[in-house]
This record gives sequence, structure tokens and C-alpha cells, in this order.
Amino acid sequence: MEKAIIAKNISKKYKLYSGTKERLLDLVTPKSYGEDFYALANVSFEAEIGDIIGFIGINGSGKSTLSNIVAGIVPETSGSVQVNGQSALIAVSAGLKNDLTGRDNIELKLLMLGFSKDKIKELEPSIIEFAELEKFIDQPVKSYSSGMKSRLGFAISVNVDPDILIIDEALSVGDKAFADKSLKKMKEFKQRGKTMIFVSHSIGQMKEFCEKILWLEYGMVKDFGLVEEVIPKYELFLKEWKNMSSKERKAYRDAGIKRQKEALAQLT
Ligand SMILES: Nc1ncnc2c1ncn2[C@@H]1O[C@H](COP(=O)(O)OP(=O)(O)OP(=O)(O)O)[C@@H](O)[C@H]1O
Repeated sequence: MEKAIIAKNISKKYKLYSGTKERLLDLVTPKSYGEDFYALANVSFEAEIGDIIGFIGINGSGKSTLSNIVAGIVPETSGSVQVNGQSALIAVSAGLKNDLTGRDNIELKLLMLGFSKDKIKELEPSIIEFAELEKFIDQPVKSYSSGMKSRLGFAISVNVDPDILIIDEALSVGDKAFADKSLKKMKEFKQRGKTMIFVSHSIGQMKEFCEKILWLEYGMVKDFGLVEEVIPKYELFLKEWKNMSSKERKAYRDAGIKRQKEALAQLT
């Protein structure tokens, strides 16, 4: 089967600083200050064309970092991502320019994607209609609520008709009616054989929509497989996690970070 995404040994390192002074010193003498922090450590996965993959994991496990890397928004520190076709990311912080109006954002985004002026004029009304922003489309995006921004980002991305659609928590900020409409649109994409990555904390949406699940934990792949195999394991984990005391959670976290360090040490 033809691959839509091949992600190999991806790591993403950030620096954690103890304060502004340390951050500034690091600017002057790079690599000397701050503690290395790996949001992703040696993550590999592949998506076949038409795969619908859900990214799950508790807060901070690396889901958004990975989806941003696949979308080409954030560079990986090491490893490689090969994406076959045009991808579009829909995220809560949709990459919209705050000082521009909704309409200007539509035009800018489509121009950057290489659409002609005529094609932009043709697509604009359906984007505005899908986003339900008719009254507000000529207002600056900074005056929009997070739900309105997410609706605009979603409407632009689906109307661009990308080969690969990456949806990061975008359904969680809108109202139920918009989430339902968006899910319907995503199902239409699914039927048309598009590849999709879906990041969500909603197990219900994952079960309803995804075929495969990539479970991340401390920036590493905990499991990758069919939804009916991985979700029950994740649900069991969540139940245990909820019942853990803060001391038990800390021990679990420390063990995870230790595993991460061991995995990274094997790479070097
Ligand atoms: N720009 C950054 N600088 C430093 N650390 C970062 C940066 N972006 C993300 N991180 C850290 O990387 C880790 C993974 O973050 P990420 O947003 O990918 O997690 P997530 O699984 O999407 O979490 P959530 O479920 O809360 O959205 C977190 O510990 C986060 O603090």
C-alpha cells in the first residue's frame, strides 16, 4: 500500500530555563544554559493513504508537537518526516494572523497555497458559509472567540481539499452543533479516501471516527494499532491514572522520563 506519511525516529528537544536571566544568557552563549527537555523521543509511525489515525495520550505527552511536525509547522530536532501530498493543519491556534480580518486571512492562506485570484473568489463564499461567520468576516481575527477562530480555520482547511488533514483539538472549542457539522465533513473526507490525523481527548470521537490509534506517553510511542485494540488499554490506563495519588503519579512520571532517557541514550 502506498504511504501517506512516513515518520522515522523523530525527536523534538526544547530547552527549559529556570528564569529570564538564564534564557538571555543562553542567547549569548548557546548550549551553555537551560535544561534539555524532549517533547518527543524517537517516535516512528507510518500512515497509509486513507488511514484515519487518532493521537491519544495524557496532557503533555507530545500529541500536538507530533502533529505540528507532520504538518511542517514545527521542525523536528532529529529524525525525518516524509509526507506524500498536500497537508493542512486545523488547530485551536489555527495559524491565523490576528491583525487581519477573517476575509483577509482566507485570501492570504489560499494565496500561500498557490490558488489563483479567481479560484479564491470562487471558494470564499463557501468558506464563510461553513464557518458561519457572515456577520464577522470583515472584523479582525483578534476580536474572535476561540470557537470562531477554530471555525474559520476548519472551514479554510476543508475547502482547500488537502490530501492529508490534521485536526488538533479543533472540535473541542466550538459548540456542539459545529462539532457535529465538522465530524460530518470529516466522515465525508473519510469516504473519499483522504488521510487524516485526529488529536482529541474525546474517546467517544476517537471510537466513532478513527481506525488506528497512536498512543503517546512522555514523548514516546506507548502503542500503535487498531482502535479496538488500543482504546480499551488506554481506558484501563486512564482509570488507573485517575485513582493514583500524586506520589504515585510522580513515580509513574519519573519512570517514564527514565525510559525516555534510556531510549535516547541508545540512539546516540
Ligand atoms: N515551545 C515549547 N517550548 C518548550 N516546551 C514545549 C514547547 N511546546 C511544547 N512543549 C512541551 O512539550 C511537551 C509536549 O507538549 P504537547 O503540546 O505536544 O503535548 P500534548 O500531548 O499535545 O498535550 P495536551 O493534551 O495538553 O494538548 C509538554 O511538556 C510541553 O510543555
